[in-house]
Amino acid sequence: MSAARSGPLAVLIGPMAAGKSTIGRHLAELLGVPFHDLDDLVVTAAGRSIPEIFADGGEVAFRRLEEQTLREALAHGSGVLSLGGGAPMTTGVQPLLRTAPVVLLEIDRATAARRIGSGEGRPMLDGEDPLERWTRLTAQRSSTYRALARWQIDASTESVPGLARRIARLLSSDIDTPTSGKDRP
Ligand SMILES: Nc1ncnc2c1ncn2[C@@H]1O[C@H](COP(=O)(O)OP(=O)(O)OP(=O)(O)O)[C@@H](O)[C@H]1O
Ligand SMILES: O=C(O)C1=C[C@@H](O)[C@@H](O)[C@H](O)C1
Ligand SMILES: [Mg+2]
Repeated sequence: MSAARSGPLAVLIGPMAAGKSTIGRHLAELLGVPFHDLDDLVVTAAGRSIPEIFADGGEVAFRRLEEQTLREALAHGSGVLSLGGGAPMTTGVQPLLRTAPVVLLEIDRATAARRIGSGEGRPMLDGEDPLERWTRLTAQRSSTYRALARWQIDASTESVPGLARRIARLLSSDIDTPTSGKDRP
């Protein structure tokens, strides 16, 4: 693989429960590179769980910490980095992602329904109808996700190993031919 690009080889984004963490870990294993999950990095930095961070300082405190942690991970990290669902929506984050190898994982509502359950552990889904909240948030975020993504993948039906292999192929074609891939908006 080329050593020309610094920072992560792949940055996975997408709605909650799309498989960013699971597929990201698998992809990193496949490529033999480190894996980092932004939510885990934030929890380690804060010394508190995500629900605790939200309970103490609200979404504003979480987003501030998330942006700061992401800046460090993009500047000093390597391998595969999976983001939380809301990270790309922070204004200060978007310019950082424009030059990164961003892979968007998308799922449909039926797949989300099977995966999110009661929404426990996901403060953005707190309330009476977590699936309705997931649907609304995903609709609000989709155009930003797509504008930032170099590749867009339907992650609803294929297996985790199959998706990891597909992403690995996309990355290697991009590394071999750096000018290929989706044009940026
Ligand atoms: N392709 C897949 N096939 C079957 N199950 C999957 C697939 N991808 C993910 N899952 C399952 O869906 C659930 C959510 O996956 P995961 O936690 O990786 O999503 P995420 O995008 O990281 O979510 P979050 O935004 O909450 O961090 C997990 O239980 C995972 O095992
Ligand atoms: O979609 C979101 O806004 C979030 C997704 C999770 O991964 C966590 O980053 C947090 O619960 C917020
Ligand atoms: Mg995750």
